[in-house]
Amino acid sequence: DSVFAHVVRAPEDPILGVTVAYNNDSSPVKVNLGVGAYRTEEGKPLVLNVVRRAEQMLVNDTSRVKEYLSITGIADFNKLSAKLIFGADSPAIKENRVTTVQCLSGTGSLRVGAEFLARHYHEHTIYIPQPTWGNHPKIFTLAGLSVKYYRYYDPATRGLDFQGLLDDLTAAPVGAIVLLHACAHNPTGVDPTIDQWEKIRQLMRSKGLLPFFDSAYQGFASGKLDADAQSVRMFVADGGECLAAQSYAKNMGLYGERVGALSIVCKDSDVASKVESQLKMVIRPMYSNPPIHGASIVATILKDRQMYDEWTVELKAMADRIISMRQQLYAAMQARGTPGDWSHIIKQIGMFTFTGLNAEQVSFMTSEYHIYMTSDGRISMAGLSSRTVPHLADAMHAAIT
Ligand SMILES: Cc1[nH+]cc(COP(=O)(O)O)c(CN[C@@H](CCC(=O)O)C(=O)O)c1O
Repeated sequence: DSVFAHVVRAPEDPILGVTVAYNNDSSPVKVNLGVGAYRTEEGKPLVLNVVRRAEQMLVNDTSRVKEYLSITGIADFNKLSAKLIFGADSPAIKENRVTTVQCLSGTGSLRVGAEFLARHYHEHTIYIPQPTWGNHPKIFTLAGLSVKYYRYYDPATRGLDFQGLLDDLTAAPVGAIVLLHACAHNPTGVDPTIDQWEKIRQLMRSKGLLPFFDSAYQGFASGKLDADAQSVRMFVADGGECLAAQSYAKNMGLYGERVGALSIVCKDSDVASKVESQLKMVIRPMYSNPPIHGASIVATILKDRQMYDEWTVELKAMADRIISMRQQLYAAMQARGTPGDWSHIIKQIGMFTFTGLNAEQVSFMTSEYHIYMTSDGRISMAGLSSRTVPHLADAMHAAIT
């Protein structure tokens, strides 16, 4: 019999598996609030107009070829990605202290960064928030880092456990790596205030903790690209070193193109160039070099002022629709008089509402109302429309009462 006969069936992914279950449900009232992917008011995926325009330009440019990219990807894309997150006037960019490599979306950027740290950074402990995106612990563990958690969410206030966060980072070993969601924390939708970020920065710098930013939602939290990068820019402004993983999956709607970038901000340009040479040694045996199409779209948009402006308008429209879903869901809960305080629905930011519903209530909503969401009670607001809000509110009301 097969040499793989011993292989046991793995469980579905807690997030991507929700879509599998949704697709298998034939109910006409089913709603998919699982995967953090934008949907229009009509419940359809969205390809931004500016993306279509960029693709048309690429197709029409017959001089373009399909040659291998370099290991680090499209140089234009890397420079423009660094500018997007660190700011056009970033001192680190001006002093040539940043190395940026094109990676396979946010996940790939995190993995390449983690593999690099496991090989070249002395401290292998990484502190990640409790809770965090479900894939984080697996990415870092498989890269050879040892994962610990820092307190982040306070179920009682449905807000930030700021003191717990400070206490846990204070107790961390000197030099430990700390994963920070740049904005729009997944799954809680709770972000530190600017003042709290400053206190986190001071504490981390005083202990030599190494910041590793995960920026998967720049522009989705506030609808403004610069505002959503403020946490990252505070750390870079102090002259210290950090890593930043970027994804264009959500803010440019390039989910399946797998477009992202890893940047490492170093003390000086000589170190940055040596770091880049070692990043190439991580990437080459992993996937050799990145895909050309998605990054070409991003570079086309970011380098053209008018297309960049058009992108910001479409991005704001997506962020605004999500905010309007928050307001409609909150109003629907109020209208039903559902017991409890539901104001976190409008206070939380980014794509997700961390409802506070438990796994049992979630499974009730799935079986009785065909609502598909992750078992931790997170719902992707982008999966809602004015048409489906009442159905979700009915399901939540029934689950609570
Ligand atoms: C915080 C965070 N970081 C990185 C990523 C990676 O995204 P990508 O650029 O596609 O590799 C995601 C996507 N997480 C949403 C999408 C589905 C997934 O889990 O993946 C989600 O949590 O639904 C994040 O939420």
